[in-house]
Amino acid sequence: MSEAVIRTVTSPPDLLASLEPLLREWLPRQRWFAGKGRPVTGLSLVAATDLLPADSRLGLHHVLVRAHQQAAPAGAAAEGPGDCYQLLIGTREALPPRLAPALIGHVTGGPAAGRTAYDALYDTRPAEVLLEALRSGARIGGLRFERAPEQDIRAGLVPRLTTAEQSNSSVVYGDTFILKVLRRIVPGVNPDLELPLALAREGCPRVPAPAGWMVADLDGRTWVLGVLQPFLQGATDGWELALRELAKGEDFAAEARALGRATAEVHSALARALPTVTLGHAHARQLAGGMTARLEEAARAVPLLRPYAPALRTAFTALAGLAAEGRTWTAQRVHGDLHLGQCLRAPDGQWSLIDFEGEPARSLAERRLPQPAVRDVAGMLRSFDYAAHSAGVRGTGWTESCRAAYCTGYAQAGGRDPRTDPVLLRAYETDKAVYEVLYEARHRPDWLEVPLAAVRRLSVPEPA
Ligand SMILES: Nc1ncnc2c1ncn2[C@@H]1O[C@H](COP(=O)(O)OP(=O)(O)O)[C@@H](O)[C@H]1O
Ligand SMILES: O=P(O)(O)O[C@H]1O[C@H](CO)[C@@H](O[C@H]2O[C@H](CO)[C@@H](O)[C@H](O)[C@H]2O)[C@H](O)[C@H]1O
Repeated sequence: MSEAVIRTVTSPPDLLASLEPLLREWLPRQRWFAGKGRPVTGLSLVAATDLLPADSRLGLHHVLVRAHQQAAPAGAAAEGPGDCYQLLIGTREALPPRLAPALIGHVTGGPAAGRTAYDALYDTRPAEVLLEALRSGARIGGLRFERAPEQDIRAGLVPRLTTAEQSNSSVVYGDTFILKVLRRIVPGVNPDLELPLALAREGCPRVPAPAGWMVADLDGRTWVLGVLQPFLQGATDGWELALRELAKGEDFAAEARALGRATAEVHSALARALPTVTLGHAHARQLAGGMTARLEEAARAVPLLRPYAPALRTAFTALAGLAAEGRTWTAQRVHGDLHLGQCLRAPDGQWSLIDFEGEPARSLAERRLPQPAVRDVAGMLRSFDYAAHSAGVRGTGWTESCRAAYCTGYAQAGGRDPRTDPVLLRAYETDKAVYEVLYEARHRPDWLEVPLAAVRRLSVPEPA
């Protein structure tokens, strides 16, 4: 597509006003809507850019919109007055049946009256517009599309929206690239782009190197909107693979060991690429204090957690206690939300890690803090427990064998064996299980029992 087709036109405000009632109803129903459970009281426009000329048969509007909601419960993500979402809205005379799942609604007023509004990421032409903009390094209004200089992005790759249950939306282009379009966006350096770029500079092959990215420059701040990466064709994610092996009664220890090695390699590369710090007494006390505060917030929100809170708290006081005795820890940049679903195994058996966004509910500043690498290890250990629970094989030794193999692999590839620091590991596993209780209560109440079972186990003090 030529520059003449990508034009910088600000969407007319009356078009957006006419879309508002439709979006208010549609937005909270989306899987990626972060503010579930709190009614949307209004939307305000942050930015809007037309990606196709206003007179074309297909209207294509890039819209950043802020959702105002009833007061957030304690502990919910809050960055500014309301979460900001990225939307790609198409309008057509009528929707073909293949686009039925993308329907936003029928526009009754404004310049698009009589047309149908829909989520344009489901559609071929709009997805092609995004890839072309990335290929050509386009600037469209406040939107900036960048291509990594060494990356060759072929024209004409056929797009398809992925169907995975995601926090964002991803489009695969010809099985060659995958574009993650971030939905809830925040201003500032986003680890989902920052860390893969740093790892690529470091030559770490365990993470797909960004081929391009899109950002918005607004009010003197940069908002990362999307990242294009090579698509790992034929890859299976660790969660799917673990469940498959569990169903066949197969052992997963060899894969767990390989995953441990991959995690250690990524950690070493991150420690080389970005600053590390030593956590002394004050820092460690702060860390334990943060974990305790999250526990208290979660216990306020999920009554089922309350009876276990005092026992769980001891994991954090033990950590603070070690710090008081003069123990120090190295902190570095980490993945931040590592679990089996974030690990992809290519057909040649190599594991890659993806999705460096961190826990979506935490602020960007918090997600970018250096932390003990054990945090990611704890995430993976929790994930083995989730897999065993889902397959109904808890207590059979499967989880324990994966745990041991993963820690061994981690140590074999140069990481410090997590088992040599049981107090820190327990604190992080507890913190993660608490996070999961809150996550499941909000997003998947049917899964709540999985982290609650871990909470019960973690409430029983380990033999000294
Ligand atoms: N480079 C890739 N190659 C192949 N599949 C990928 C790649 N990156 C992501 N995916 C697939 O897309 C899904 C969602 O990606 P992810 O980055 O985890 O998005 P989200 O933050 O929205 O959860 C993954 O679970 C995986 O199946
Ligand atoms: O994949 P996301 O980055 O959106 O992470 C969130 O959702 C995950 C679930 O999809 C959630 O992970 C939890 O469930 C997994 C099984 O579905 C399990 O493997 C993980 O260990 C468990 O934490 C993750 O916590 C959440 O942030």
